[in-house]
Amino acid sequence: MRLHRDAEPAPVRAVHCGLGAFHRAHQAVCTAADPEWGIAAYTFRSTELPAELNAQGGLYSLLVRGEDVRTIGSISRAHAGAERERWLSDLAAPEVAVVTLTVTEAAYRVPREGEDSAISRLVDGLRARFRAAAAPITLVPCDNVPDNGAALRSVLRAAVAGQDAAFAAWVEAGVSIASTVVDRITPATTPADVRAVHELTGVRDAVPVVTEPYAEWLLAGDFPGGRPSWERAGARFVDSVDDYQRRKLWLLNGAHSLLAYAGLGRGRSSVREAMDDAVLAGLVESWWDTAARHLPLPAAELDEYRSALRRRFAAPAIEHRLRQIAVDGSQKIPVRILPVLHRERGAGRLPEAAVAVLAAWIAHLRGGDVRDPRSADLVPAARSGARAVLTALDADLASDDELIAAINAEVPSAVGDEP
Ligand SMILES: NC(=O)c1ccc[n+]([C@@H]2O[C@H](COP(=O)([O-])OP(=O)(O)OC[C@H]3O[C@@H](n4cnc5c(N)ncnc54)[C@H](O)[C@@H]3O)[C@@H](O)[C@H]2O)c1
Ligand SMILES: O=P(O)(O)OC[C@@H](O)[C@@H](O)[C@H](O)[C@H](O)CO
Repeated sequence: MRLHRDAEPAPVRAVHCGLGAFHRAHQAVCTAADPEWGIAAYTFRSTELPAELNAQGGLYSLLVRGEDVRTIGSISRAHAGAERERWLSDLAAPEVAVVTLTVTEAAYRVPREGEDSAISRLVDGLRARFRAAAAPITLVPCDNVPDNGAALRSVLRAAVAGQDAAFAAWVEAGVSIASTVVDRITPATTPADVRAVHELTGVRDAVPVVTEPYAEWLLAGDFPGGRPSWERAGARFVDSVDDYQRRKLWLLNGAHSLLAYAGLGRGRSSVREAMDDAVLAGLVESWWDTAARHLPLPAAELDEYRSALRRRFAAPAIEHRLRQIAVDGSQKIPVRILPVLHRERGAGRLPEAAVAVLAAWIAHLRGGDVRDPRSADLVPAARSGARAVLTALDADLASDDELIAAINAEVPSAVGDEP
């Protein structure tokens, strides 16, 4: 049996940029709680995923480990990034009021002249909207970027600077940008996941998604053109996401990056496997003690968050590959690890877990198979040592002799056979 729709999909009133596993486990699930809103979802690179999804009427199976398999129907149609005219007309459509994005941390930068990137496409789409109805719209970045709303505003502002002044003024005043904290561990789908969904449901879904029961979505911002009732599915609207963003990026994502680099160096391949390694689990606890000192949240709330993370990281049914998390370290380490390290050095401390993750990352950069937009400068820098790597990221830390010596002293022990 294949998935197919019996009724018309919801009218498209939201657009998504960066259709991947996470969007389908998170924002698309919340949108499904409001049947008035359908999504036109665009991938950037893959042409297969939209074709597979459209062959299923946009439907897909969401396997929530330990709970059940649901069919999610909020994606009314899916498109490859190459469908430029469609993208422009969707962005220009006055009934479209929301654009969500999951385009990875690396995408939040100003495009070079003539470059085709997530931001250049967004600018093209907004220009089409400006020329059409100029109806209000809200952009909702859902990437693991600190203050993702301000980050998107800043790259957008720089990308339209020097263009038609009326358009730039409309982007500033007529385009709202929300800030969000997003959380739901969603690894890339594997062939085993496809088989598991088939065995559980009898349905042949070529593109299911597997995720955990936990989900969090905090949003701050204005929606002048309206929005789906995401709160029906548990989203929370708050005045500011700042403290929660730091809590999530430092405790969850920081620990993930630690486990990824130190874990690969110790021959582990998934988060669960790495958490079974007492040395790595000890480093994670040490990292959490360190980062928690700089989070202005009640101790009981942080303890509860840490307990939940221990459970989530150790969940046997979620196979989160360390290699997937290790991608793009140059975009992740500066937001997950370095802000805490700065504060610790300011207090005169040298936190062992931060030193360990930086040493392990340097070993990883030396080890080959590095996927990172800055690999051309970081791989040679890693061969020179910690100072060269930190110089590329953070001049203050690069001039900290005690820190540099500590990291360099750790690097050899972090090198191992990565699986
Ligand atoms: N997977 C998770 O557990 C999770 C949880 C919270 C937040 N996120 C955020 O969502 C992002 C995507 O995660 P995913 O699991 O869906 O990944 P994915 O690989 O399944 O999908 C990523 C999507 O973004 C596009 N993309 C990748 N690099 C891009 C670039 N440089 N510019 C524009 N588009 C690009 C891809 O074409 C694809 O459509 C993450 O980078 C992270 O910021 C993921
Ligand atoms: O998705 P990335 O590449 O930004 O980071 C990898 C993981 O740390 C991340 O996906 C977490 O699982 C997620 O942020 C949990 O909500």
